[in-house]
Amino acid sequence: MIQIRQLKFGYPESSFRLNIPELEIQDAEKVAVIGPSGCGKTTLLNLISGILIPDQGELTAGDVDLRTLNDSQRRAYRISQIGFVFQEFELIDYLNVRENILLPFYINQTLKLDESVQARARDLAASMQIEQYLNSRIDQISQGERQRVAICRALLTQPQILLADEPTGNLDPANKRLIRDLLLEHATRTNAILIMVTHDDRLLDEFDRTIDIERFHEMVKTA
Ligand SMILES: Nc1ncnc2c1ncn2[C@@H]1O[C@H](COP(=O)(O)OP(=O)(O)OP(=O)(O)O)[C@@H](O)[C@H]1O
Repeated sequence: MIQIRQLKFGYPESSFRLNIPELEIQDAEKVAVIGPSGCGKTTLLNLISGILIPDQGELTAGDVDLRTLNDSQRRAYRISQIGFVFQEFELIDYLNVRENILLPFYINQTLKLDESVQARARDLAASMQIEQYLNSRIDQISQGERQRVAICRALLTQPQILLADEPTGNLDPANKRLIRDLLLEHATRTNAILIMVTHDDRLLDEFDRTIDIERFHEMVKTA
């Protein structure tokens, strides 16, 4: 479960403030996050993933109290617990599909790339119907297929918390639903929490709950 209480966060040199009195997300819950541009959706995901640190308040994920972690513990938490799918895919063009999926294991020395990980990458690619592209370059596959590569990468470490920041933003309607459904299916199968940001009301129906972040957002007048 993710628990947030009395959380306050602001960026230096910005009047934006996020102020969340209470928010709980249950284990295996599937949540859509909505709200107008600039209200703090990405900021919330970055707080939950430990990329940003709250100024005040409580933030726990399972039995991890994010306030108490030092930098290397926070990094270990991110690697072991979090899968992050970005809107812009964040794939590396000069690597092939397989290498992009395996990227977390290339850049984190704490992760050991062995045959079981290779097999998991192949299984994920098969479940996302991109197995035939494992040796293809990123610029040889479509937008929807690229997003599926990014999802495989996020799932490779078997995260208990899957965060997806407008993962369907650049896709056509059929691919939007496909990507949403693939995320939901994988989160269900692995009992993971899924938190997906979306601007598209037509994608909300399959989630357990929708959270509108606008109610937590304020702009503070500065002198
Ligand atoms: N690194 C930063 N430094 C200062 N201000 C920032 C930074 N990142 C975001 N902001 C500001 O914080 C506010 C919230 O940004 P955030 O990206 O969380 O919004 P969002 O709801 O995800 O927006 P969008 O739907 O456009 O992606 C915005 O006003 C933004 O300009």
